[in-house]
Amino acid sequence: MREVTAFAPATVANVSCGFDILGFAIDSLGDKVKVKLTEGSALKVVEIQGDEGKLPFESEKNTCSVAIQAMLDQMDLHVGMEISLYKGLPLGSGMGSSAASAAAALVAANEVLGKPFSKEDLVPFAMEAERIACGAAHADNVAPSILGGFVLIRGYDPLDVIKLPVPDGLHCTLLHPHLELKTSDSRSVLKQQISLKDATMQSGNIAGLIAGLYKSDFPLIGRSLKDVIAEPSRALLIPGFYELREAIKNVGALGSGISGSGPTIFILSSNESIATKAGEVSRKVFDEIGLGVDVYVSKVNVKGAFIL
Ligand SMILES: Nc1ncnc2c1ncn2[C@@H]1O[C@H](COP(=O)(O)OP(=O)(O)OP(=O)(O)O)[C@@H](O)[C@H]1O
Ligand SMILES: N[C@@H](CCO)C(=O)O
Repeated sequence: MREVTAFAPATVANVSCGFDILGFAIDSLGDKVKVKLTEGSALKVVEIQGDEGKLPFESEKNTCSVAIQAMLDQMDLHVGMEISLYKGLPLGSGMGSSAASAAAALVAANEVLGKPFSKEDLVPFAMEAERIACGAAHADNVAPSILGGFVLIRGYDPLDVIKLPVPDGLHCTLLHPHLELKTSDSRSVLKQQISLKDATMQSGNIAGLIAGLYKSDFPLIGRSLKDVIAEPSRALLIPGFYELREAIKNVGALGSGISGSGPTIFILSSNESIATKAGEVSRKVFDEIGLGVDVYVSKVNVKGAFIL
């Protein structure tokens, strides 16, 4: 029976002002999933590596099998598959860990079935996995993990996903503090209503960020990285968040924000040298507060998930 392995990258969701509607993919970090067609009609998660034994093997709980089942349901197809997951992302990190598993699983399963779907068509199936893992079927991790680059979710009903341009030179620094923050918990602290003033400000910044991407206008991108919806509540859960924001101003970074639901912080810069310096000054902030941190510097991954 055919066997295929796929890789899907880490992602930064929200991108500050784009709560639930913007995300981009990161180079090199991600999950791998192997899918093997078998006899029968059951989906079985047979192997999980890199999760310290924390993730479920139950097919109704693992985002790999939940996503593939959503695809098979759409096809009204009953086939057996063995699924092996190789986690390359920390759990509850803000780097789209659950999304990367679902994205890699779908790309591999789509391949073994003869590619009945386009990559864009796989996004809704991955959203069903996010519903299970995060309590919400948001697309701002799974869409960029599958498609690559910067992605706007213009609408959810019906789903309307738009790929955005990536300015040459744009780099991302990720700071993953050594603490876990589950997406479901991080969503639970969000206010459910915002003022007209905040809605106006958020709309302007989303439009400004997207315009900055199209114009390759780095100062415009930088001044648009402001979030009045999620950051005010979630930054309180991330030690060093505001100290880091001040520290990176001295190295010329464009701006910072919470990656997804956190605790990872992302910093955007116009070149690799600044992104690296931003990582260095950020590490000092965490050293001063006594919190371990992993630092990653990456270009934006424009390829998305792919077959290995
Ligand atoms: N393959 C998987 N199957 C089931 N649950 C998973 C899988 N991978 C991660 N999770 C769980 O999903 C939940 C949401 O986590 P996730 O790790 O995606 O948050 P995250 O990395 O902070 O991402 P983000 O905040 O960007 O969505 C966590 O409890 C995590 O352990
Ligand atoms: N938009 C989601 C992203 C989670 O990665 C949230 O902020 O909860």
